[in-house]
Amino acid sequence: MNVETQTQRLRIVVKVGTSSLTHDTGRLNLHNMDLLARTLSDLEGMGHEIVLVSSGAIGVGATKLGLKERPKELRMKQAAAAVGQCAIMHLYDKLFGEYNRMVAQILLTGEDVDAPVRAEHLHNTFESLLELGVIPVVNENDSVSSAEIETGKCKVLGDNDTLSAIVARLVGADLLVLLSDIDGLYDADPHGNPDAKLIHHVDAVTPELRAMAGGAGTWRGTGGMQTKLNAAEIAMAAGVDMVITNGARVEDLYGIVAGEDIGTRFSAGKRAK
Ligand SMILES: Nc1ncnc2c1ncn2[C@@H]1O[C@H](COP(=O)(O)OP(=O)(O)O)[C@@H](O)[C@H]1O
Ligand SMILES: N[C@@H](CCC(=O)OP(=O)(O)O)C(=O)O
Repeated sequence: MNVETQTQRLRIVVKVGTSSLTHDTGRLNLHNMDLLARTLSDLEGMGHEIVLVSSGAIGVGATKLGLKERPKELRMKQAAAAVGQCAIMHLYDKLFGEYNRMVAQILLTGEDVDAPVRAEHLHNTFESLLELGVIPVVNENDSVSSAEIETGKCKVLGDNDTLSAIVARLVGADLLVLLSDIDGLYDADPHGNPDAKLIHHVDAVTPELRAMAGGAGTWRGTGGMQTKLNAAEIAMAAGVDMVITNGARVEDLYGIVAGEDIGTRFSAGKRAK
């Protein structure tokens, strides 16, 4: 039996944050995006099924519009997201196309995953796309759903760490990988604590672990480690392993998929899927 036939084929959700998709200037990090498209296309070629959850709409839109900073006003955020989402998908379509892969855009609101009928349609759409060999690219429908955040009318997503875990649960993924601007979860935020140590394995999200997790590291990030722990809880409860790793080393995805000790792995253990 050759290596190819021995390899377990996994359904993998990969989430990439704004800080991995852009430079500090706010402009798209073309090198990283190309590497991401190439690596995910290759993993798909190895027989894995891939769903990409991509942030970046607001940040990229704000830069494209020439705004001096990330907008604070809701309507400007929503306008920026509408511009940025379009730019990001255009580039993904182009980059994945170079590697002979097709992408599809799925934009979600809280209502879409909460309402059973909508969730079922969504599930069927994901299944069909994966069956067709298409790589779905998911983001929150920021131009619509930020309104929910203000009115509080329905369950809010608000950050893509949580969204990616909900998507992983919805598609019955085997693995969720969060590509961040840092190597994983440390016992304190390394930006203020140079002696902080990387935690390699987590079996349960405890209050002690929560106390170690701080907020976002840069103006481009949302949520920091707090939202990643929320995601871990959702993923683990659904029987999905989750890994946090550095988006600057996209090729580490090969090792993570092979079960190597990279980043921080949250093991779902025996919890049934
Ligand atoms: N305990 C911790 N371990 C690692 N990073 C932490 C911790 N607490 C807070 N952080 C911050 O979380 C940031 C990563 O999250 P975030 O800013 O949302 O970026 P991204 O969207 O790229 O994941 C890190 O840059 C770091 O400053
Ligand atoms: N949906 C938003 C991103 C929300 C978010 O969680 O951002 P990030 O911390 O960069 O993953 C956007 O596309 O700008």
